[in-house]
Amino acid sequence: MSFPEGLTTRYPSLLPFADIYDVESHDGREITLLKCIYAHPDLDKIRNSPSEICRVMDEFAAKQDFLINIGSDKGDKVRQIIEKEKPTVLVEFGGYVGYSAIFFADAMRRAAGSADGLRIWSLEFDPLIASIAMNLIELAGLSDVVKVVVGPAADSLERLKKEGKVTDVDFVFLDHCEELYVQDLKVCLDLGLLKSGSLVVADNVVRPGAPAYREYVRQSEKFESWGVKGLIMPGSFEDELEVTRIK
Ligand SMILES: C[S@@+](CC[C@H](N)C(=O)[O-])C[C@H]1O[C@@H](n2cnc3c(N)ncnc32)[C@H](O)[C@@H]1O
Ligand SMILES: [Mg+2]
Repeated sequence: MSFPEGLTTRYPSLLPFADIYDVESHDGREITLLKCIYAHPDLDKIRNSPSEICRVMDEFAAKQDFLINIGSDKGDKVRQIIEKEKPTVLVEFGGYVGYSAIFFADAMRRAAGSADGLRIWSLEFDPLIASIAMNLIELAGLSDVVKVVVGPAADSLERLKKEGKVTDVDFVFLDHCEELYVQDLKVCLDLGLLKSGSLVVADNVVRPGAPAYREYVRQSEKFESWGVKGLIMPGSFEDELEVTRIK
C-alpha cells in the first residue's frame, strides 16, 4: 500500500530477520486480525477481558502475521511503571490496532482501583487502522477510558488542547515514528501539557532506534532520562524503552 512519506512503518533493523518475519504492516493483516478475533471459538471469554484480547493478538502475531505493537514483554515493563506512577491521563502517539491502549488502560484501571477519571487519548494517523482499534477497545469494554483520535498526532493534540479536552498529561507514550519523537515531544512541551513529574516513555529507541531522541532527552537539563530493556515479541529481539521524567 502507499503510505505518506515520513510515516513509514517498516522496521529497518528487523530486515535481517525478514525471512522469519514479514515486517510490513497496514497491508490487510489488521483486518484479518479483526476477523480472527470475531471468529474466535471463545469470543464470550474474550469480550470485556483486556488481557484475553491482548493474548489473542499475541497469538496472532506469533502464529499468523507479525504485528507492530509493543507486545507482552515491553508491555509488562510499561505496566510496572504505570503501577508505580498511577497516571490518570495518558496520551499515546501511534495507536495502531489498540494493543497498547488496551494493555495500558487495563493497567491504569487496576492501579487506580476503578476507571473513574481515567483517560487515554490514542492518536492514530490511519483511519482504517484506527477503526479497528476502536472496535477492539469496545470489545475490551474500555471505550469509556480510551478515545481514539484520527489524524497526525501533533495536529490532533493541538486541537484537543484548543477544545479544552486535554489540559494536563501525566504520561506520554511515543510509538509512532522515531523520526518524529523529538519534534512531537517539543509539541507537548510547547502546548504546556507536561508538568514537573510527568513521564514520557518512548518505544523502539534501540530497534529500529531513536538515537537523536535519546541524545535530546539525555543532554537536556529539563529531563531525567534512562533506558529500560525489553524484548520485541515474538522473536525476543532486544530493544529499549526510554523513560524520561520532566524535572
Ligand atoms: C508501532 S505502531 C503503534 C503500536 C501501538 N502503540 C501498540 O503498541 O499497540 C505505529 C502507528 O503509528 C501510526 N503513525 C505513524 N505516524 C503517525 C503520526 N504522525 N501521527 C499519528 N499516527 C502515526 C502508524 O499508522 C501506526 O499505526
Ligand atoms: Mg513500538
